[in-house]
Amino acid sequence: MRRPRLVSKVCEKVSQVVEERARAGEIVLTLGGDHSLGMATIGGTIEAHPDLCVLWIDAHADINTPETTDLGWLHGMPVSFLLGLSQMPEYAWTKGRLHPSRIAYIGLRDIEAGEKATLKKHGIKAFSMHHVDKFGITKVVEMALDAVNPGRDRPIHLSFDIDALDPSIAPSTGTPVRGGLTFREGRYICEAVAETGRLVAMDMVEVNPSLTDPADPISAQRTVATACALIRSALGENLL
Ligand SMILES: NC(=[NH2+])NCCC[C@H](N)C(=O)O
Ligand SMILES: [Mn+2]
Repeated sequence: MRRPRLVSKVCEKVSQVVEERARAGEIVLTLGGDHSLGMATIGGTIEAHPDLCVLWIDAHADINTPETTDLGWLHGMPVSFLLGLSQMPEYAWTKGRLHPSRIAYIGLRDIEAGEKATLKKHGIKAFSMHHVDKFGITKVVEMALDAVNPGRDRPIHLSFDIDALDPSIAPSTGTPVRGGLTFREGRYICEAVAETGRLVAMDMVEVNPSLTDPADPISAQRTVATACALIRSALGENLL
């Protein structure tokens, strides 16, 4: 495991602040930073909104446990902590409150064998890029919401990893994977969530402007501009 104590300390603090702001009735926006933050933000939001559901938009499932991880990076594990599948003394503060039926993924295309088994075992709704190609983004978002929020009455936490998008649109990120969502598909997800009127929290993570491609000097700017557009859409900006 890489830097487990530091990540735990940061996440525990972030979690407390998110919980406080969510309890005050605010929409909580967290900018990251790596996706280990998801255990903090969702862990905090669910304390304030126990009937919370989560849309996790990502190229990766981030559901490794300390036992299944190859490289030990904690940004590949937050969902396992949220579901209570990972336990470590440093992470005793994570309460594992999220039920597997309350999270759905969109955008997956780089999943390890152990993660696949975990998704299957817990019956977690996951829409890969194959599903986006097959059904179109409109249908995929509808199916994801039908799974976790059938009455559209539950508060929604949108955890958006910028690497869900194709690296041509969002190159400045640590673990890019080709074959991702288009800009419009990413934005459509955010618009559809805004339309429900149930957004209570959003994460925009894995935006790393220090990863600039020397052959593409505005790659960082492009990534940041994309992230900002997604956030504006989720918060209700309309095209018309
Ligand atoms: N949030 C992310 N970018 N996660 C990437 C995870 C990559 C890989 N599956 C791992 O566990 O290390
Ligand atoms: Mn992620």
